[in-house]
Amino acid sequence: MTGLRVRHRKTLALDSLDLALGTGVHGLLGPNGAGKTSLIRVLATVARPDAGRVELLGEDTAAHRGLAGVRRRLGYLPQDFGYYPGFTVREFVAYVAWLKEMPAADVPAAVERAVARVGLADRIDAKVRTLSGGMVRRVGIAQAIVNDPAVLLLDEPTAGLDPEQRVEFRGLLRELGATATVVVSTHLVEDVAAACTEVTLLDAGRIAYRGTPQALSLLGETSGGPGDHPIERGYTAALRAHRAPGAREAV
Ligand SMILES: Nc1ncnc2c1ncn2[C@@H]1O[C@H](COP(=O)(O)OP(=O)(O)OP(=O)(O)O)[C@@H](O)[C@H]1O
Repeated sequence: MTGLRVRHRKTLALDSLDLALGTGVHGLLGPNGAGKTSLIRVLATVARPDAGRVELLGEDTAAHRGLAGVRRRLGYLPQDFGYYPGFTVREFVAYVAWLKEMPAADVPAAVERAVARVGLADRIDAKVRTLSGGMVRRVGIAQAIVNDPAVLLLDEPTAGLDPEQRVEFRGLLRELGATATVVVSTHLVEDVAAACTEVTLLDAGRIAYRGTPQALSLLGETSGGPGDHPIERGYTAALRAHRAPGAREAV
């Protein structure tokens, strides 16, 4: 994407963003209001930018031709994902597969595989309303991956997951990132350190830092910013450097 700008009334949520994302797991970090959700919504083609150009899977998202094909190859877990509480897990994930126009014959096996990958095989015929918050989040991840997406967008996927599930989920992310472009927004630095190949740190709609989790940890070690984890120290150090008077965008 180039020159991407998103405005919500008077707030500039994304300010002339240039970013290229390839295969791998991209961690999107940043303080509340930095623009992470705004960016993910544009990539998911549910929001249109006010300016700039976004190319997804070789298609310009401003051109309607080709957009349906792009959406079939996307997976998206919104921050607040809407679901039908009366559906079973199987019915809900199958419904999303149908929305993505997957071939009907492929749906049953794809649903079972996606549900198993998020560790809910034993609850596949339970109604979504009977599940815990963390389990519902996992249903959200299952619906996002049911079509084996080429671009997977996950807005705070680990919120509400217990530690064991988070560890499992990071393994799944690494697996998915081997062949797909995965974008994960999170406030949990452990997820970034363990699962991401690259980190993009946003601050007030601009890129404050881009690099590997290892490089961000190293920055934390050398700059001595506050934090309990090397990458947390890197996060605060990068934000401070970006906010320092006269600092230029370090991309
Ligand atoms: N619908 C809206 N109406 C008005 N302002 C909005 C709207 N959505 C987002 N904003 C503003 O745009 C900016 C970016 O918000 P966004 O939700 O993208 O940030 P975020 O990095 O995802 O934050 P968080 O970590 O809290 O989820 C914020 O200043 C927010 O207040």
